[in-house]
Amino acid sequence: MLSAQQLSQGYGRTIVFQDLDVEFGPGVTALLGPNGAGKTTLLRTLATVQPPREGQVVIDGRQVSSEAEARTARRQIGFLPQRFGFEPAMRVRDFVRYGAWLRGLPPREWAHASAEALAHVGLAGETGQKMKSLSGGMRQRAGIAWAIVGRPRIVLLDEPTVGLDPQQRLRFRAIIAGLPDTTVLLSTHLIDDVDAVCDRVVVMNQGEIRFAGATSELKALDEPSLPGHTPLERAYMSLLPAEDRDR
Ligand SMILES: Nc1ncnc2c1ncn2[C@@H]1O[C@H](COP(=O)(O)OP(=O)(O)OP(=O)(O)O)[C@@H](O)[C@H]1O
Repeated sequence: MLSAQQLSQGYGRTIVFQDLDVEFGPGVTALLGPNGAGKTTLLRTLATVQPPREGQVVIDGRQVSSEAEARTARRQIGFLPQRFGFEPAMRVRDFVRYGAWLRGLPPREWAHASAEALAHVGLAGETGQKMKSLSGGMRQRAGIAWAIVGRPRIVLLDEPTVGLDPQQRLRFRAIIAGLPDTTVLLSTHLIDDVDAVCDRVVVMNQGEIRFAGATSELKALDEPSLPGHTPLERAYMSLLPAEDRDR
C-alpha cells in the first residue's frame, strides 16, 4: 500500500498541492487531470525523487522521512518519468541492467531480472540492439522494462502512452495488466486507457483530489449534457470546474 499523508509540494512560491491524502493499493490506478493539475509532481514525490515540503509518503505503513529511508523505499519502486534519458549507443539489455543496478539488485540477479523484464514487454528479441535503433513504441516498452526490472511492488508511470500508436497502446495495456500483485499508478490524459486497463481512478485538478474510486463508480457520474463521447469522458468533465474543462 502506497499513500500520501498530509503531503505538500511546490516549486519556489508555487504551491502545487497542500495537505494531500490519498492511497493506492494493488491493481492499476489512473491519475487523471488537466495540464498543470500536479500529476507529475505527485508521481515524483511518491517516487521519492522530490522530497515533500511537508507530510509523508508511506509505504506499507512505513514513513519515508529521511534520505536513508528513501533509498530503501526506492528498491520497491519503479518510476518511469515522462521523458526518460538514455545513452543512445547503449544496448537495450544494458539499459535495463542499469535500472537493476539503480534499484540496488545484487549483480548476480541483473542478467536474469533484465531478461525477464524484457520478455514481459515483448523485447526478448531486441536485447542486443542499441537504444537509438528502437522505434518510439519499442523505446517506451524498454522504459517500462527498466521500471519493472526486479519486480518492484510499486510501479509509477508518467504519461506512458503519449505518442504511441493504437497498436502499441494495446500492447501497453496487456503489459500493465500482466503485473500481478503490483501497485501500478499511471498518469494519463487518455480516458480510453482508463476504461481499458484501470481498476481505479484518481482525478486531480489544481492540486486537489476531486475523485478517488473504482472506474465503474466514476462512470456512474456520467452527465449526458456535458461534452464528451463516452460516459467516462463526461463523468470526468463533471468533476472539473467549467473553466478547466478545455485544458
Ligand atoms: N520545475 C518546475 N518549476 C516550477 N514550477 C513547476 C515545475 N514543474 C511543474 N511546475 C508547476 O507545477 C504545477 C503542476 O505541474 P505538473 O507538471 O505536476 O502538472 P501535470 O498535471 O503533470 O501537468 P501535465 O499534464 O501538463 O504534465 C504547474 O503549475 C506547473 O507549472
